[in-house]
Amino acid sequence: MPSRTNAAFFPEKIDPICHAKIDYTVYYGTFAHTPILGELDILAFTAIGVDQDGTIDFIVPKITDNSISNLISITLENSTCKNLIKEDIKIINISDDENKFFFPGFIDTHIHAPQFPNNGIFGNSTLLDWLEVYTFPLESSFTNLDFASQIYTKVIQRTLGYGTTTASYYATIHTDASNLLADLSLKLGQRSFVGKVCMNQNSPDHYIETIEECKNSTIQVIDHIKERNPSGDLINPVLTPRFAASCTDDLLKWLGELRKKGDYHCQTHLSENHREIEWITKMFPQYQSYTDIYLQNNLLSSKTTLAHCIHLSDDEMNILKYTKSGVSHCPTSNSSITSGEARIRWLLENNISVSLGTDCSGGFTPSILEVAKHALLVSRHLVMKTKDDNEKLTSNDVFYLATMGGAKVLNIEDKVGCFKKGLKFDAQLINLNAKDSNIDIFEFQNPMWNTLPINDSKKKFADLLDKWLFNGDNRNIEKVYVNGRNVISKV
Ligand SMILES: Nc1nc2[nH]cnc2c(=O)[nH]1
Ligand SMILES: [Zn+2]
Repeated sequence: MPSRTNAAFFPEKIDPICHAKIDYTVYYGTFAHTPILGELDILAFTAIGVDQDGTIDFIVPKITDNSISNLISITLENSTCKNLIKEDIKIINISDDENKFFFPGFIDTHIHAPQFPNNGIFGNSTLLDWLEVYTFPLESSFTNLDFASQIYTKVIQRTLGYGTTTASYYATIHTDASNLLADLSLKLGQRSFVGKVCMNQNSPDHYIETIEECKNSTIQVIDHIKERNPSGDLINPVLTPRFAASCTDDLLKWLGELRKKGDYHCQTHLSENHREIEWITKMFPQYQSYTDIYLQNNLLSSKTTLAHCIHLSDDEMNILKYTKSGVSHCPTSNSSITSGEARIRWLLENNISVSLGTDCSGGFTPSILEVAKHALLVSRHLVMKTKDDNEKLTSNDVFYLATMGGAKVLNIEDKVGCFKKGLKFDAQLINLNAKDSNIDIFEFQNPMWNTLPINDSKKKFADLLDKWLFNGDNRNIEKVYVNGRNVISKV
């Protein structure tokens, strides 16, 4: 198939779904979120007003009169929009169904978009042979833009359908295909960080760049993304040295200088696999540790995401702490390609920001809900070894990692992660009783919002959230919103 240039995909300026104005919308019903690690906050009988830019304009809880006229007068009283009139207000009331609620959109802080066709295909491999056998051959085919368009469209639609409203993507080394991933994300309305992968050593001959090629393609992709979305309200570039092994010292140094100059986001892999660590520390003997390679090259900051971080020493953990670098915990991948069990409680107790990553296709699932479940289970495997119960992650911990934790790691907690005035409305409408739902809820388990004391209902509802975590899936997602815009609608 002939490969086309990116311009051929969007000959005229694309009209991204995110840019048209939306209705001023008031959502009324139950909202659940975890703004603080380990703490579930349930907002019942609550109205959230979302303005025409998708920003949460007000939150009013405890409204028992849910008539349209009452919700409209509450909106007019609480809205900060000057010229709002009642005719412009759209009301979405989900309170009639006690199994429906809004939850913040999931944030996947580490996903390889081009590896998507390989989800589930990893055999008995471990990291270094997995890269050679499965990964590099697939990624190298992204010179073909028709192929790239097909895969990238699917990745975005699929992850949005699983409630991922923000994704931090690794693309490939190819400029055009990386630009295309950014364009498609903008077009389909997913908030994203798009990283053109940098690799100028230890890579196959047909899938490698020279340092000059890498510098040029990195700048071209940054420029493209900035040109497409100058405000950065939906897509942003992210510097992406694949991992230390793929980059020469010169390239890492150049990337670090660029990062500082442009205050860019950065993402890479760190301390994933014992053989990888041994190989890299031998390759870079002038550094104290794997983490020190990134530190000395100015790649670590509060806008840096480090995937895996499984086998860190105390000194390395302290480097993350003092540089405020964030961690993407990828338990599905770490189990599948047998990399190990990251010590998440230890990182959290040292004030390191932690989030979740699917790491497709090291991980086999595009669902952050499933990764959250795996994070909880892997923490219990750790306890079976260490006998330290404190390592256990609770469901509220993993809900936090899946939402607010992701926002913190990506440095966008002023935009998304929970329901708060001034943040963007990035949310999922969950229906625990959706058609074909895998969750069985019996009458006595309903929260009975209208009959029980509120705290009893909240307790029952918290149990239902656990059922969602362990038995739910994308069939329970009815709608997904990014920047207040409805990007997925199943009903
Ligand atoms: N999990 C994972 N680890 C890596 N280390 C270097 N490249 C990769 C990759 O594609 N996936
Ligand atoms: Zn990865």
